[in-house]
Amino acid sequence: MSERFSGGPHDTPRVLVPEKLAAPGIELLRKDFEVDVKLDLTPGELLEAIGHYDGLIIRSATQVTAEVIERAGRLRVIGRAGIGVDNIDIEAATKRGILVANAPESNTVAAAEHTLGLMLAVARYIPVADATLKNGEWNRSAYKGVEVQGKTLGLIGLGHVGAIVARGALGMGMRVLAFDPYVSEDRMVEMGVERAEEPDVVFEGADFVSLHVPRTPQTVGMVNAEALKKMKRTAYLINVARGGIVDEDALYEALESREIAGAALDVFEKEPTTDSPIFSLPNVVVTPHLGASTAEAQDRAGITAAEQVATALRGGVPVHAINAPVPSGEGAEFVSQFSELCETLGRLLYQLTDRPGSVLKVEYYGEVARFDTRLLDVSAQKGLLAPMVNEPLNFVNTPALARARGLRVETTKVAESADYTSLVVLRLASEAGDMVVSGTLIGPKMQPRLIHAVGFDFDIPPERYMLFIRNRDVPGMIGKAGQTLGEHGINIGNMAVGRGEPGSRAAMAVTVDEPVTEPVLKALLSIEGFTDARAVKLY
Ligand SMILES: NC(=O)C1=CN([C@@H]2O[C@H](COP(=O)(O)OP(=O)(O)OC[C@H]3O[C@@H](n4cnc5c(N)ncnc54)[C@H](O)[C@@H]3O)[C@@H](O)[C@H]2O)C=CC1
Ligand SMILES: O=C(O)C(=O)COP(=O)(O)O
Repeated sequence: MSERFSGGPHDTPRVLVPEKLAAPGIELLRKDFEVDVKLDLTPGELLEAIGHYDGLIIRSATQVTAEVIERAGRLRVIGRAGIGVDNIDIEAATKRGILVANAPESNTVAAAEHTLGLMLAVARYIPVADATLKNGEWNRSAYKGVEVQGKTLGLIGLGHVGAIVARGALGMGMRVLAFDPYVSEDRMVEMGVERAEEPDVVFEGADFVSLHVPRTPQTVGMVNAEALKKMKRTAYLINVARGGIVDEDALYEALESREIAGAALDVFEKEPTTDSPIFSLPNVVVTPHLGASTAEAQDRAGITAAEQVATALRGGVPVHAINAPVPSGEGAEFVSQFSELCETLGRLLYQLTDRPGSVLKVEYYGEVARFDTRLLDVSAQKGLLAPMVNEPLNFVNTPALARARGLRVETTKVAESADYTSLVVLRLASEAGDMVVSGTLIGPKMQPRLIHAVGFDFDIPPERYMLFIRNRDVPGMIGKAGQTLGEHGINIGNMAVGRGEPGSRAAMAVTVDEPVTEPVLKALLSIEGFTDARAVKLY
C-alpha cells in the first residue's frame, strides 16, 4: 500500500472524482475533505482505487457495478453530478449501507434545450447543411426541411425534462401529447398537454417522438421494431434520455428503409462510441451525450453533488438521497428533529424487553403525526436493531437488515395528543406482553424527554447511562437506591419517580454518570422492596 493511502478510517475522509466535475464543486469538497480528481480511470483502475475512499462523485461515464461496491470497503456515499443513476448498482450500494444521492434538477433545462435544438436540427438538416457548406457546397435544394409549428410532439415521460420540452414546444405552436402513467390528467391539462393512455397513442400520433424516461428494466427496449413500425413515415425520433431505451439495430433498419423520416440521438447503448452503423445514415443527427453540457448545468450539478456528499460524510442524510428516507415538503425540518429521540426510544425498548417479538409498532401523536414520518420509522428501527447486529447501521441499510431479521414495522398516526404537542410511542410485543416506551421534545430547543417506560409515566431527559428500578411504593425506597449507588461510586445525575396507585407499585428512572454493573444491580435487588432493576446504555 502506498504512503498516500496508508491512513486509517479516522483520517480526513477522502473523495474520489473520476469524471470532470465543475470547479466550484471540487472547491467546496476541498474545504473539509481530501479530494482526488483522477479522470478517465479504467474499470480496473477504479476497482483498484475505490477501497481507499469514503466518497465518490461520478457522472454518466463511470459504471459503479456490484464489483466496485464489493471492493469499496470504506465507501459511505456516491454522489451523482446529474440525474440518471442507471450506471450505479443501487441495490448493491443499499445492502452495504452506501448512500446514493443525485442532483435532480441541475441539468433539466440543459437537457430540454438540447432536445429542442436536436428537434430543429433534424427537421431542418442543420448539421449536414453546415458540414457541406464548410466543405465548399452551396446546396439549397437538397435541404428542404419541415416546420414544427402545427405538428404533434409526442413525449414518452413527462417529468422534469419532459415538462420543459413541452413548454418550449407549445411556445413554438406545437400540439403536445404525452404518455406518462405517473402524471395525472389534471396536471397534464394544467401544462397544456394531452394525455395518452398508452405509448402506442404517442408512437402512432406524433410527428416527433421524444423520450424523457429514466433507463429502468421497464423502459429498456421500449422503442423496438414494433414501436418504430407504428410511427408515421414522416416522423422523427429524438432520444436525449438514455441509450438502451431504443433498440439501435431496429432503429438502423427503420431509418435505412425510411420507415421513419429521421432521428436525433444524444445517448447510445454503448458509450463512448464512434463507430455505430447509425452514424453513417444521412437522416440522423447525433451528439456525444451533451444533454447536460452547459456551464450553468455543470456548476449546479457539481455543487449539488458535492453538497450531498459532504452532508453524508458528516453523518447526515442528504436531501437528494435516493436510497434513504428523506423527509421532504412541509414539516421536513420539524420531523428531522425527532430522529435522535426515536433512535433512543428504540435502543431503550430493546434493552427493556426480554425475548422481543417481531412487530415494532410506532405511534405518532399530535403535530408530528401531520407530516411524513418515514425517517422516524427508520430511526426507531435503527435504535432497536443496533444492539442486535454487528454491521454498522445507517438510514440506508436499516430497513433491509430489519426485514432480514423478520422485524415488521407498523405505524399509526393520530393528529391529536392529550398531554404533549407531539408524542412518539414505541411498542414491542414480547412473551410478557407489550413493552411500551414513549418520548417527546420540549421547549424552544426541542429537548428530548422520556415520558413512559417499564409501565410507568416519568418526565426525564434521557442520558447515556440509565437505570430503571421497579419497587413497592413504601417510604425510604429512593434513599436506599441512592445509598446503594453511592456505595458503588456511581453518581446520580437526575431521577424521576413514577407511581401507580399510592401504596402499590412505583418505579424510578435514574440517569447516572457511569455504567451500572451487574453487582450493583444484584445489590439493589437484594434490598427488600426492589422488584426489578435494569441498566441501559442509550448511545
Ligand atoms: N442526455 C443527457 O445528458 C441527460 C439525460 N437525462 C435523462 O433524462 C431522464 C429524465 O430526466 P427527468 O425528467 O429529470 O426525470 P424525472 O424523474 O423528472 O422524469 C421521468 C419521468 O418518466 C416517467 N416514467 C418512468 N417510467 C416510465 C415508463 N415506463 N413509461 C412512461 N413514463 C415513465 C416518470 O413518471 C417521470 O415523470 C433521466 O432519467 C436521464 O436518464 C437527464 C439529464 C441529462
Ligand atoms: O444527468 C444525466 O442523467 C445525464 O445524462 C447527464 O450525464 P453527464 O453528467 O453529462 O455524464
